[in-house]
Amino acid sequence: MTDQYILALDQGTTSSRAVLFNVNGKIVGTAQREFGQHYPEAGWVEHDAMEIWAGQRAVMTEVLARSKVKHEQVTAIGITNQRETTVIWDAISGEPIHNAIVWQCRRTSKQCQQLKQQGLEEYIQQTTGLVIDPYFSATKIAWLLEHVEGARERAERGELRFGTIDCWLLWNLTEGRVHATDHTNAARTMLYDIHNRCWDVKLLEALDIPASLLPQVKPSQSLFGHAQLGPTQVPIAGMAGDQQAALFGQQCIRPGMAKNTYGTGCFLLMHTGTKPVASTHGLITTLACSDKNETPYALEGSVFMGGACIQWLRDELGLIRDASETQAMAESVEDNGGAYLVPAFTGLGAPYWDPDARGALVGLTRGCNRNHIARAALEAIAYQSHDLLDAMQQDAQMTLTELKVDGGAVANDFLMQFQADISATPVTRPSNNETTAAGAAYLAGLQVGFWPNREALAGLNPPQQQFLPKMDSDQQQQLQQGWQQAVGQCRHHR
Ligand SMILES: Nc1ncnc2c1ncn2[C@@H]1O[C@H](COP(=O)(O)OP(=O)(O)O)[C@@H](O)[C@H]1O
Ligand SMILES: O=P(O)(O)OC[C@H](O)CO
Repeated sequence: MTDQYILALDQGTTSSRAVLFNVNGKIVGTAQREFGQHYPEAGWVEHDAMEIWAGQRAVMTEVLARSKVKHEQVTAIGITNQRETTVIWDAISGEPIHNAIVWQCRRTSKQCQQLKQQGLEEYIQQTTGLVIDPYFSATKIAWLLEHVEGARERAERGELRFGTIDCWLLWNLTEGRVHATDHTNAARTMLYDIHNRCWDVKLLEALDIPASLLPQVKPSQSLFGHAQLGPTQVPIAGMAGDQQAALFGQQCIRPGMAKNTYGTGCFLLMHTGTKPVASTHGLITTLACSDKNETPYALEGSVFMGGACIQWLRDELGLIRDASETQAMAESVEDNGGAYLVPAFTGLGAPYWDPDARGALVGLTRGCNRNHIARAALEAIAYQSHDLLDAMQQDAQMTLTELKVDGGAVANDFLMQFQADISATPVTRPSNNETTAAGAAYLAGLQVGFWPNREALAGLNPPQQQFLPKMDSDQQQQLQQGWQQAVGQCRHHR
């Protein structure tokens, strides 16, 4: 196995990447390409699905060439993807009927309102584990069928196919045009019954979506098809949405294990075992990576403005030139000086769900300077993550013994230490931050026997550093109170 590799295709919101892993779980090559973001109207976000496919194919070729790895040295491919983003295409020509509607797109708020008026809120939560929101694929599909000329008739004649990005890539990678997705991606459509593991007929009827559009749903770790790499047929043996792939890549495979990804936003997921946990604190219930024996559940919460707070300091306030400067700035002051930033720029998500809240910087005194503001921005990322962690621990009725972390902003030691302090939980940063790609690689590698079993994965990505809580509980409570007060000041503004 020493000269064999697993190729992970990581198709994210802003770029397509290809990452090669060896049997020791080490990365031997990466290639990355950004693609266009389209904003046809305020609050609308689209991607060109053809550009995504072309970019993904290009990075796949590039990583092999750069690493001098031959096609036949690729044992298997794993795919991981931005979730919920919706593509509909023609089953014969493979042409998308419209740009992909991206998970961030808010165009279907009205359709969501209608679903609520139809009294479907509770049913949707119980069946799909989700809250009604434009974030998920269902209303995006309905929008495309309603607004693209001829789409409804073509869908009813069985001529169209729907897929999230994993499914779209799989279709294009396989000669036989395999139309399939995995449990984790299906769970994000708001059409999938996560308990009985089937598409939900009542929801398809409520949204007028023909079942012929939908892909077959398989375990995340399974044989999906074969990709033609040069003369070689390579098995595509794992697929999962990126946040669940990161959960798996972080080896959170037992109940109570959790990871938080600190990117533009933050995504916190906790494995809750084979019994679903319904949230009473505004979190969602979703499926974690599955295999033929087990389909585990996870609780999930997301923070809209994570690393984006730091981009705001850079791009809107002009306070910094580079995100990495914030660490020294935050460390240069003794405390936050009473300042709290609540980055409710687009409202507040879980556990508050207040779309009308607006951002605020509160508690300023004459002594506050740019360092206090940078510190308040970093602390805000941790407070928001803590709110989710707190909700999760209450929902799951368990106390976390460790939070595993990944994503671009975990480079910031101040943020990591503050997270450990404010959440009174050890925070573990792995040596390899590419946990999403690793998750997809692990799924594919396990399926084809590249790694014999999950135990063999245990030492592949050891911790690089652990941040232990050091703050005393009085200070922790005082700071949390300050944050809660600041949040209260931001609610319900129009
Ligand atoms: N040293 C740092 N300190 C704080 N934030 C950082 C640092 N480095 C990167 N970031 C933030 O992390 C985000 C990028 O992380 P990444 O995982 O690449 O995000 P995404 O996958 O969402 O594009 C940016 O929002 C950036 O502001
Ligand atoms: O592509 P990312 O890393 O921004 O992740 C996006 C999420 O999957 C959306 O649910």
